[in-house]
Amino acid sequence: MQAAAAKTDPANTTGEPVYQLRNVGKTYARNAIVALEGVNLTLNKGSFSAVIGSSGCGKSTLLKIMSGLIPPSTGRVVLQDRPVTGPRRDIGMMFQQATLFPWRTTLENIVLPIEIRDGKAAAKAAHEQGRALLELVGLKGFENTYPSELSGGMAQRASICRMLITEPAVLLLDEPFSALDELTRDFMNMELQRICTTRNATAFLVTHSIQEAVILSDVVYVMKPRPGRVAEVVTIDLPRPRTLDMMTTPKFGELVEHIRSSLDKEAFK
Ligand SMILES: Nc1ncnc2c1ncn2[C@@H]1O[C@H](COP(=O)(O)OP(=O)(O)OP(=O)(O)O)[C@@H](O)[C@H]1O
Repeated sequence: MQAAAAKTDPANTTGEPVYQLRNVGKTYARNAIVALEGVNLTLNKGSFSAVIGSSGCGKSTLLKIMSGLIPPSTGRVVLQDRPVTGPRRDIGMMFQQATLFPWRTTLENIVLPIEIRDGKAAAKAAHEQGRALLELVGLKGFENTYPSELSGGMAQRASICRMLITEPAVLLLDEPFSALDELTRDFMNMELQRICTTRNATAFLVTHSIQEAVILSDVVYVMKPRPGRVAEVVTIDLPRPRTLDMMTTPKFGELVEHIRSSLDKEAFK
């Protein structure tokens, strides 16, 4: 079996380290819950990683710490050689819902992070870049469309553009396609892979789907609760580019089963 299980933090591709978490822990003072304990991980340039685990194992807490929204209680988070101490321009985030402003066109939504950061003139100057991104995600011709006229998948494509417009060093993805139907979700995952490959993006995905984690990732972090921790690191050595028909191969099945049984062990404890 190719799933390499390790308690330690592996190098997940040959790229150089971009993002490092060392011994990160989080205890919520209000209820003394140890949401995270001793998390170590390294994201290398151009790698795709996913974290999977049961409800309450600390995935959201981990993502909030990585994005600088909340501080860790212990440990260090370093992105591009600088400690993460708050929200940062070089961190891109994407959520389950597209959260586009209904009164702004698609293009105006995409350049919004630039407008907030650098003002209206800078946002206008970024229109060309926004158009190029829309083309990258297959939304050419939808620049002046309003969000209400976009399908769920199209709206998420637009939010990918909004995330990419500031050229972040790392993409933090919080179940970005879980609100979409299964067919669209599969398709969007392949699109996400294409976009990440084109831009050599470093991505970190939170998901509840083992299949999604395996088909997209170089490394899957399996988390377990009480206290929330990384219990296993599974290297996914399926060839790239990944295709949806790989999901029917024995190797894919083995990797999914391996992760499922690792999660089940905890569930039935
Ligand atoms: N703001 C908070 N204050 C106190 N406890 C919290 C807070 N946020 C999360 N927790 C607790 O920390 C633990 C981890 O929660 P977290 O939301 O990170 O888990 P999760 O893996 O993202 O769950 P889910 O998959 O259900 O979203 C849980 O026990 C939760 O009750």
